[in-house]
This record gives sequence, C-alpha cells and structure tokens, in this order.
Amino acid sequence: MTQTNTLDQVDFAQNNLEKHSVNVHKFGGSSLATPECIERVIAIIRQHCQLDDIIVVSANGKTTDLLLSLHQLALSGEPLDSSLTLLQEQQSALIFALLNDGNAGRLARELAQDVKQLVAWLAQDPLAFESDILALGEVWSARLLSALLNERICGSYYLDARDFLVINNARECRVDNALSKAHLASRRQGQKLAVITGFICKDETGHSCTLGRNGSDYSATIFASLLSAKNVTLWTDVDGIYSADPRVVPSARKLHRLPNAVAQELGRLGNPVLHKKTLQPLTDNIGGSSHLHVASSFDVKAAATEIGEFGQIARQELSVTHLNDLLLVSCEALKASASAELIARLSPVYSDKKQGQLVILASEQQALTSALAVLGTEVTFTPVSLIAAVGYQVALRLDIYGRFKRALKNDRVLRFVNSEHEHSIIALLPQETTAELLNKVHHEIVKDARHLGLVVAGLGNIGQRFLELLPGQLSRVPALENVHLVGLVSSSKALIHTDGLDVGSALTDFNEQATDYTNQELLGWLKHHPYDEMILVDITPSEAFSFLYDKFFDLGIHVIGANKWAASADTQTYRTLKAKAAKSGSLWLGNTTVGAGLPVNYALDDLLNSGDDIMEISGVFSGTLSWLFEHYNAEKPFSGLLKEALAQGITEPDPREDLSGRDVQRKLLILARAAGFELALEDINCQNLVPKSLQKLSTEAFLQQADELDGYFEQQYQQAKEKNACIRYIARFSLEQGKVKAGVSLEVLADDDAFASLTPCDNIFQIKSLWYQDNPLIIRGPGAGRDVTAGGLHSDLVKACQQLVNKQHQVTLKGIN
Ligand SMILES: NC(=O)C1=CN([C@@H]2O[C@H](COP(=O)(O)OP(=O)(O)OC[C@H]3O[C@@H](n4cnc5c(N)ncnc54)[C@H](O)[C@@H]3O)[C@@H](O)[C@H]2O)C=CC1
Ligand SMILES: N[C@@H](CC=O)C(=O)O
Repeated sequence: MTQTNTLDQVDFAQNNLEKHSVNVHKFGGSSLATPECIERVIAIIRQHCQLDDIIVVSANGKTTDLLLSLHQLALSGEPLDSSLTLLQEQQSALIFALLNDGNAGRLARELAQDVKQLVAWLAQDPLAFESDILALGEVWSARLLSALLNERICGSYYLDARDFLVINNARECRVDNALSKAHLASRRQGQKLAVITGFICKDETGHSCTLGRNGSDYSATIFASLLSAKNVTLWTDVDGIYSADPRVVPSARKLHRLPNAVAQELGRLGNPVLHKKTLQPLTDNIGGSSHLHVASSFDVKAAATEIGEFGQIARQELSVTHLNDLLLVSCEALKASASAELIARLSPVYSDKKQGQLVILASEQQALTSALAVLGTEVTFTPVSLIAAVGYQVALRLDIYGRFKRALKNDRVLRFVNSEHEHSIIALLPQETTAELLNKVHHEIVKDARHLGLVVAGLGNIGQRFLELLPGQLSRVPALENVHLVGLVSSSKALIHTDGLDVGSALTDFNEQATDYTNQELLGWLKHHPYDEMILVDITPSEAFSFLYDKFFDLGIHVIGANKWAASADTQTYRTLKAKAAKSGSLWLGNTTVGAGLPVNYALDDLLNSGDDIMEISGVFSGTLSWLFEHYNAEKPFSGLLKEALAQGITEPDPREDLSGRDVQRKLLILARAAGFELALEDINCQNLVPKSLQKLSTEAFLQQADELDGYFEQQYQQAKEKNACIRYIARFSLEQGKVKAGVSLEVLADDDAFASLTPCDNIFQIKSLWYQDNPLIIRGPGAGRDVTAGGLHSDLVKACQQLVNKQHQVTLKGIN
C-alpha cells in the first residue's frame, strides 16, 4: 500500500483503513466529554486520519441534555441562571484545559456571544428556536476540536452542517442530496482536516433542524454518502456490536463483521449501538460499497465491528436483540389500502395488514392516535415486548428456528413472526423481556457460533498432506465446525481471503492466485483479522519464520508448529515466547516437533500433571536415522538410501539436518523442556555424522557428493557386526544426583537391544520417572512421514479448537462499565 497525506507516518502502519478515498470519523459525546477524552481523540486522529478526511462530532458529554433542560425550563417559565452558569462553566473548562492562551481567549469570547444569543432565544420564543438552541452543543464541540487540531496536528477548519446539509422532509429527515452535495463541495478546503457538526441541518427555508437523538451517526453516514467515502468509523464508548447487549448478557461475543442487511435489522430491532437510520445513506446511495466501523475511542487496540457487504462467513453471525416498551396496535382501518402510506411513514417494528395490526414503540402512540383519529375508527393498544434472533436469512434456517422456539417454550409468546427480509425471527411477548430470558435465548442461539480462522504456512511435503486431510476433518469433527481456512503462505507468496478459501481447491487456488507478500503485510492482516480466534499452523522448516512467533503471540494468535526452531530456541528467547503466549492467552502446540504424530509431548505433560518427576528420556528420535540404520546392511551404498529417505518425505528438506544429529539434538531439547528442565542446545553433546567436507555445501551439491559418506558408514557397520552388534543414533537425557547429562550420538548396540530392532522409520521413546522407574514407559511407532505428521498436526488443531470454541469471551466496555 502506498499512501499520501497521512498525519502520522510513523504510526500509519497500524492504520487499517483504505486511504485512496475520503474516510469519515465520527466521535460521540462520551468520547469528547472531558479534556482526557479529547486528548484520546486527538491521538486517534493523529494515527488514523489523513488530511481531507472528515471528522464529525457530537456535542461534548451531556451538553445536549443540558441545552434541552434549559429549553424545558424556559418553556415552563422557571429560572435559568444555575443551568446557564453550569453550561458555560463546562464549556469554558474544556476550552481552557486544552487550548493555548490565544485560542482559548478567542473561543471563550465566541462562547460568551453564543450564550448571549441563547439567552435571547430562550426569552423570545424557545419553541421556535428549539433547533437553534440544541445546535449549539455541536457547534461548540466542532469549534473546539478544530482549534485544537490546528494547534496540535495540522490545518483544520470547522463546518456548521447547516451551511450545506439540506433536508426536504423534516419529519423523515430526507436529505436533498444534490443540493447538499454541491454546497458541501463548495465549502471544503483542500489539504486540511474538516471538523463538521453532527446532528444538525437546515430545511429548504434555511431554518435549523435536527436529525433526532443520536442523529450524529446519521450525519456521518450522510456525509460519507455525499462524498462517496470508503469507510465511516463511529468512534464511541463501546468497541463494537455484540451478539446481545453485553451489559445484560455477559457471555455476549463481539460480532466482527456484519452484513449490511443484518446490521439494518439489528438497528430496527433495538440494538443500542446501531440506529435505524444510520446505515440507510450508505446502502441507498453508494451501493453498499462503503463500510461502517464501530470502534472504541477508549480502547483503540480493540478490534472493531465492520459492517458492509461480505461473503458466506459473516453471514453466519447470529445475535439476539430485544425491545421493551412496545405497543401492539389493532385497528380495522389498518386493513384498508388507504392506511399503506401511514404505515410506511411510521415504519413500525412489525405490521400485519390482513389482521389490521402494527407493533410500534410506545413513544409513537400519540402520533399514531392522532393519525388514526382522522379515520374515526376504534384502536386498541396492548403493551408487548419482543425478542428476536437476528442473522442473515435466519428465518429460513430451521435449526435456528427450532432452537429459538425451544428457548421460549416456558414463556408466554403471543406469536412468532418473520421480518420482511427473513433476517430475523421475532417473538412477540405479552410481558417484558427480562435479562434472564435474554440470556437463555442468547445461550441457545449463539452458543456455538465462535468463528476460528486458520492460516497454514508451509505448503511443502507435510503442508500439502495437511491440506488434503483438511476438508474431511472439517466435515467430520464437531470442534472444527466453525473453523475457516483463510490463508495459505509459502516462503514468498500468500493467498489470504478474509471470507474464507475453498478448502477443496485451496492449493490450486494458491498456485493460480497467490501474490508476493512481506512479513509486515502478513502481520498487518493478522492484526485486524475479523475472527474470534486465529490459528496459524507453521509447517515450514524456517528459522526466519519462527522469529515471527513473538509477534504472533503479541497479537493473541495461536500457533501450532511442526517447525522445531522456536521450541528449541535459546533459553531466553524460549522463555520470552512462553511468557508472551501465556500473557496473551495464545495456545502454542507442537506435538509433531518430536516423534511426528506420536503423542510423546502430551505424555510428558500428562506425567507432570499427575505429579510425576521425569528422570530419564532416551531412544531413537529420528525417523530418518531409524529408517537408514534399520535398512543399511552395507550392500546398497548409504548415500543411495539417504536419497530414498529424502524422496519418501521422511528427512528434513536438507537431510544433513538429520545426519548432523542437529534434528535429534533439537528434539531432545524440546522433550527435556517439556519434562520441566531448563536446558540449552549447547548442553546437549551432539555427534555430527556429516564430514567437514560436506558441511558447507548447498543442499544440491551435498546430494551430488553424498557418496563421500559411504566409506565411513560401511566401516562403522562392519566393526559393529564383528561384535554381533549394530549401529543406531541414540538420544539420551538423564538426571543423576541432581546433574543433567544429555547427548545424541551414534552408538553400537547389541542386536537384541530394545533400541536396535525397530521397524524402519520407527521412533522409540523410553521414559523413566517416579511412577515408571523399574518398568519404563515406552512410546514407539513411526516417527516421521507425511501421513503421521499431517495427522499429528490435525490432532493439535482439534485440541486447540476444543479449547477455543468454549473459551469465554471477556467483554470490556470502557465508558459504560
Ligand atoms: N517430514 C517429517 O516427517 C516431519 C517434518 N516436520 C517438520 O515439518 C516442517 C515441514 O517439513 P516438510 O514439509 O518436509 O518441508 P518442505 O521443504 O517440503 O516444505 C516446506 C515449505 O515451507 C515453506 N517455507 C519455507 N520457508 C518459509 C517461510 N519463511 N515462510 C513461509 N513458508 C516457508 C516452503 O515454501 C515449503 O513450501 C519442518 O519444520 C519439519 O521439521 C516435523 C515432523 C515430521
Ligand atoms: N526429519 C525428521 C522428521 C521429523 O521430525 C525425522 O526424520 O525424524
């Protein structure tokens, strides 16, 4: 990505918004309530905005409430002094706490002028000037932030939306797009940040109007629509949209991506963050190509919820919402076609023309009563509430329908209804929806809906087999039900689809579509992935790739590694990685790093968990060396066998990794660490079987000259044979009188030694411990190869997913809790 005009180049790498078009950022009242909050907003703007972006603001804190109460006091003829003083003091406090003396003085003078005007309006005709009075909060907020940006970051100007935003239907807040767009274009200044008032606009006659409470979100999406902005971010006091109101349902989980249609339905049915009108300008005017983000200004690092057009995975998200204080309206006149316009105007929560029934908010009763009075018919109002399961075409999903009904089976339900577009199943209740009921329904509907992303790095011998097995595993294992393969990564190319790759054709798609990538880009994507959990399976042999674990754990990514580098890194690095993984709750599994699919790492873990102490671990740890020495009888040259082992996929990509003993040395270190010992690679003596002359060559050159190995192994074999013995490469670790001894080397063993007669490629692990002293625990079986290693990785994947699907989500709502 190449970007221009960023406000903070250093931090820009962290910015996930696309920069090729305008972005709109809206800050709500709670995000601008105090000088500390405004400082946070400044930091967000510095990091996330570019010149030419649009900042939309609500009034600071509770300013609008205070203006409203002044308006009410004036209407009822009560004294205004104390409220006026409080209002002016609050604004002055912000101005003087944040701005330099010159600017503070200027804004304080403008504030005094405005308060004078306010007093005049309140005295003259508070009803006529209601919108002008309420508009002051946004004006002050925008003026202050713009002055602050000018002081601290870059050129900025503030715009009063009443200078350009025209509505031609005040009741429905319908915008005159053409006029507003032209006026806005003429007022924008290039290369500066615009701070625009939310909530307010003007009508065709030029009078001030408001867009209703919470209208600033609507303002933001209107401006985005006028400017064809790519992204709108609502910076607020919650960090996204949850599967239910998290203040009532503690197990609610954040919805990372929501299709427009579902978000609209949520807004309609009472979601506390999304409002009915907010999304409308985006979906109506720019074909849904603009995305809406809901992010926390109190916790910028928390992943936001993104709303837009997405593929299949986002369409699986489910949530539960509720609305109390509703009325079921029954009226004969509603059956007539003449009532269609009235119904459309009211946009009720639910309507049934055939039955002559509507469900409306209780607050709309008066408006409806007057509208129906004209028709002179009898109307009955019955208090009701609703609870709804919301998700993409959820009404067509019989399993969800069944669960929804089951959850409500002990509660009185007036009726179940579907919304027009099938994105919700609604139950109308004759009683209030309680917290208890909401939790019960949420548990039933959302219980297994945690989505886990999967990235596979390393698409060689083992990686390909892992992918071949993946479709079968996904369809067979319940714990993998919500696992989505989203990325494939090789040493130079990557294919990442946030909406999921087709597991059946992933490798072919990779070969056709993968593009060059950098680690920075990979980490950037991982930082903002929209899944509940992300698992990365490292099937590379790369030390360089293992250096990224540090970053993966910082990001809370879970790692399953066949790669041995990180688990056998130097003591300090290993300790740091373990600590980071623990701190961020990342799982780090690596059963295949030793013995491929054999459960040796798990066995050691289990022994320690059972209170056991490990005293000795020994055996044949290399599939390659097992295969070679079990087959070798000096008839075929040793080098020929080595090439066969390479072709069978048993060896490391460079077979010298096996022959040098390094691979076995690493495995012994990994096991010793798993057994609770703090060891380094240097503490393990290692006999290198590669002669010096072959050590520094490229892999290809080594294989060409591999016959230089033959003489040495023939000699070793014959010498052992003369003693009725054989040669085997053995790993030994022991704790003797508190001292650790560890080494890996070629040993001469009696033909009947337990380590001597293995099936070629088998590993054997002999573990002596407190519980298994005289009769050691033995684990034996194939210790390398495509199937067992890919299978072992799948076993780790299932273990990880079993833990992750049940992981409780920690909900933090800064600013609310
Ligand atoms: N062969 C076996 O039986 C066993 C192998 N392993 C381990 O599995 C891993 C893979 O082994 P193989 O599949 O045999 O190797 P391979 O050489 O066939 O495949 C390695 C793959 O990793 C990719 N790669 C290399 N560096 C990379 C990087 N920096 N970033 C992303 N991708 C990178 C390569 O492009 C290649 O696709 C190794 O760590 C090996 O030690 C573990 C247990 C058993
Ligand atoms: N090359 C290794 C593969 C497994 O780690 C071996 O031969 O054991």
